Amino acid sequence: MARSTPADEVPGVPARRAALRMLDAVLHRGDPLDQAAPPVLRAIERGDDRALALAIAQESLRWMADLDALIDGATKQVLPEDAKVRSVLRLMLAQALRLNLPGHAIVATGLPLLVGGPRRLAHGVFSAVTKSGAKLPEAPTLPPAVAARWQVAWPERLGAIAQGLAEPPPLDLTLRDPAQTAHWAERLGGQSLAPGHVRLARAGAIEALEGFREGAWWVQDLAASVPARLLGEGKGRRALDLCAAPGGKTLQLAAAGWQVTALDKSARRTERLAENLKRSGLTAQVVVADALNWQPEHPFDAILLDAPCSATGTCRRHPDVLHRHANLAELTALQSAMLDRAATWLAPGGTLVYAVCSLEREEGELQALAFDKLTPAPVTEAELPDGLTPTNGHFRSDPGMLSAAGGIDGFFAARWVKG
Ligand SMILES: C[S@@+](CC[C@H](N)C(=O)[O-])C[C@H]1O[C@@H](n2cnc3c(N)ncnc32)[C@H](O)[C@@H]1O
Repeated sequence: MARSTPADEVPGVPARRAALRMLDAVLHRGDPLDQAAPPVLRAIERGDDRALALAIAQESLRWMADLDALIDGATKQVLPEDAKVRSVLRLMLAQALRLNLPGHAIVATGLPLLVGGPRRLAHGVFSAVTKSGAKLPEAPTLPPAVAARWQVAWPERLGAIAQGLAEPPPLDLTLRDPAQTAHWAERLGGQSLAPGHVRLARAGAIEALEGFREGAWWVQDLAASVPARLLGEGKGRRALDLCAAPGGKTLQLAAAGWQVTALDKSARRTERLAENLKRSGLTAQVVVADALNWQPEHPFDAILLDAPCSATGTCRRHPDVLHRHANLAELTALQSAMLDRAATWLAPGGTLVYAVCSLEREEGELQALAFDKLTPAPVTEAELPDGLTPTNGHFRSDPGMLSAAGGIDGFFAARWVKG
């Protein structure tokens, strides 16, 4: 339902108000931006205004520590962390310093968000920062809690990871038919970094791209396409995609000839999985169930466990993950319980791949180290996209890798076989 806006409202204010609501939902309610955005954006009529609102929220979250430093440098008294004026200033400065929008438009659309509030203060701080010629650093400063964790986990990669976060990522597509890679790379004007992969520099409306309607491809970061690649061709054998929705990996497995059972606990997310299957013309048996109490009717030749995790590896496209507080102890307990159950569902000779889109070693490397129910089957360089190499027999990527080609999400995958 469209939210009514005052008839005399300055054009552009609804997009900024939406950005403010999204920021509030992420920072003060702990919601994922993916969840907060759709209801807020539905109220905005024009597609370009919706895209602008999202970009403002994302850039504010990506550069928040640096925007806050500029705000604090221009105020006599430190504004409370949860003050509305601080959030409005974050949005205004993100528009000036990241989206290069003109100052007068930013002021005209930003100050109405503070009706009855400290508008003069906001105007003064915004003018002081922009007139001083202040710039953002080359790479975003990570929020202190994240920086402290990754300094321990990735002491040598931290600078590259932060640099990899500086820009929103390009758009990666996975093709239904990898034999058509050169064809689709040319048709869409993209670059391919692996068979069945095409990277586009700028997205625009995804639905308008050639091949979307007939399901010739689906959106999937290059890193996220690796775990299913590690299972190879299915040749009609049975695969279980455990934690499958919204289904990027289900589509890959079905396209690679696996007879797929796709299980997920979320009915809402499995609806999207079913839509994605329909669009691509691929098939899978879709099961809505909790992996912790479901029992299969038969063993599987392959299981892909794409476990729920902190999702910190997706921070380039989802900078909100940097500001939410994942309960790592709870998540790692869930992941290892799922791994243990999955191991019992494999047929002899079957393969298990465990994957997480996380930069937390507890969810990746340490989880694999602790798992001893199956025999490790090391990942080889030939199985990975060009420019990536296995680490201790596992696949590990981070946002600082493949930087010349546009980067890659942080991901971890390990593989075992049942002897
Ligand atoms: C990382 S996402 C999966 C992404 C998906 N594999 C893809 O490629 O599109 C993790 C999924 O785990 C599901 N999940 C979380 N807890 C679960 C449980 N106990 N049983 C089954 N699915 C669960 C969530 O609903 C979510 O869809």
